[in-house]
Amino acid sequence: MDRILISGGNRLTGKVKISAAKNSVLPIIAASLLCPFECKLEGIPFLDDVFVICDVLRSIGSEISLNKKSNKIIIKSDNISTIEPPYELVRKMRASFLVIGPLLSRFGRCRISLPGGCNIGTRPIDLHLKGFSALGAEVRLGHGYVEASCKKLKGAKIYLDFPSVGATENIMMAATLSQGETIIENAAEEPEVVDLSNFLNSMGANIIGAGTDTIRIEGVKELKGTVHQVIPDRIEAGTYMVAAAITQGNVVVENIILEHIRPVIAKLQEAGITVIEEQNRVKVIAEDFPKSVDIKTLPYPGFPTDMQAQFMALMSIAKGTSIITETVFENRFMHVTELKRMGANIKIDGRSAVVEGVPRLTGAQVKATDLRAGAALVLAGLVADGKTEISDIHHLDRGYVNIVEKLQSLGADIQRVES
Ligand SMILES: CC(=O)N[C@H]1[C@@H](OP(=O)(O)OP(=O)(O)OC[C@H]2O[C@@H](n3ccc(=O)[nH]c3=O)[C@H](O)[C@@H]2O)O[C@H](CO)[C@@H](O)[C@@H]1O
Ligand SMILES: C=C(OP(=O)(O)O)C(=O)O
Repeated sequence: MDRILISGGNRLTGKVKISAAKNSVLPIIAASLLCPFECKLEGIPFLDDVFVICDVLRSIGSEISLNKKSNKIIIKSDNISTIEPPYELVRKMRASFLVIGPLLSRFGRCRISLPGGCNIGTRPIDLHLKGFSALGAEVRLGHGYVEASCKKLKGAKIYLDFPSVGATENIMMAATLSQGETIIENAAEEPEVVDLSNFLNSMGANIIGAGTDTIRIEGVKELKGTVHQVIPDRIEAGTYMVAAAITQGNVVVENIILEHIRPVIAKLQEAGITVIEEQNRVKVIAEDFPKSVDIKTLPYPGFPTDMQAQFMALMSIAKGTSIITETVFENRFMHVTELKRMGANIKIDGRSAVVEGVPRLTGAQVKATDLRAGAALVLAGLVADGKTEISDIHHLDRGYVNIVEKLQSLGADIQRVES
């Protein structure tokens, strides 16, 4: 298992270019199953999760070519041989469950293993299934599988009890080839939902309202192939912004959509960090320790849960006490124990963590328990005294393109060692 070694203390300076969004590219690759024609995706981040979703599609008959030099993927699904992706692949990644909407919509059937929970929460899929049932599908659960089938999906009004990103995306994809109009109320408003809607519309779907809490989908008979450029990853961007802040650095974060990172910019500014906005980049300059700020994670446009762990690393060296409240996932504080091993002073009180800033963190052997927990430990390691060794870094490979090389280019003393 590979590890990351960091010698903390270097001030980060320079420029870093953000890759395309993992959480956009995964549903978009799944959505390409909605038509038998070629879909070309540009600016693809070649991450482990992307390889997994490609393997899921290949396992049911899609042809996929990846061009790592030009960051492009071409997908053609004209020869789907089964509507049952294998358990061994699906269980590797929760986002695999996003193929059910497109397969149900195009072929009238899909059988897929239940995704199960993960380190950050139980993550049920009841809202996805309620949506499919409302569209007229018969949904059966048994032996660890979900099987959904229908003659033809019919448009319906669907109210989501919580604005789930995955449920909004799965239902939106299922509704594109249905009969009549579907309205999703209390829909997720995340930028990745908008990117998916843009992709589907460029295939010939008729979707309006993505990015608001009400999405209307008028079903169409068929979809065509398309070319699409995936949006930049706002969470990767936020992570490098915190890297600049935590090391009292001066970093230009390039290839971003400012609108998508407003909550992160606002909280950094509140913490006393200078953030200079330019057209598609931000300059983050920190000359002192941050001030403590309180954080509450919320669905977009609130503060993203996927940035909570990284902000906790920043707050662990802040001046004062910060209260970080996680409202989206019920178990997303696994990084606390590891940050405490590095000298952070954090207490968990229900859904909140009380973080009392300390003047310095100390390098230690720690373990990445999930993707963003891993990112938080890298950030803590960048500022800690001495050496930090992070194990279980396969989590980081799910979501950060070349994180070690990008941080090295900013002056960090970081390396990946194979063992
Ligand atoms: C691949 C991807 O895009 N992942 C993102 C997506 O995950 P994902 O789509 O899984 O997250 P959801 O928005 O669905 O989950 C949010 C909350 O809703 C609950 N819920 C969800 C569905 C359901 O049927 N029932 C239910 O109760 C979940 O348990 C969780 O507590 O959005 C999350 C919230 O912004 C992010 O942290 C993830 O990075
Ligand atoms: C939780 C995340 O991803 P996933 O939903 O794929 O587990 C994440 O990107 O932080």
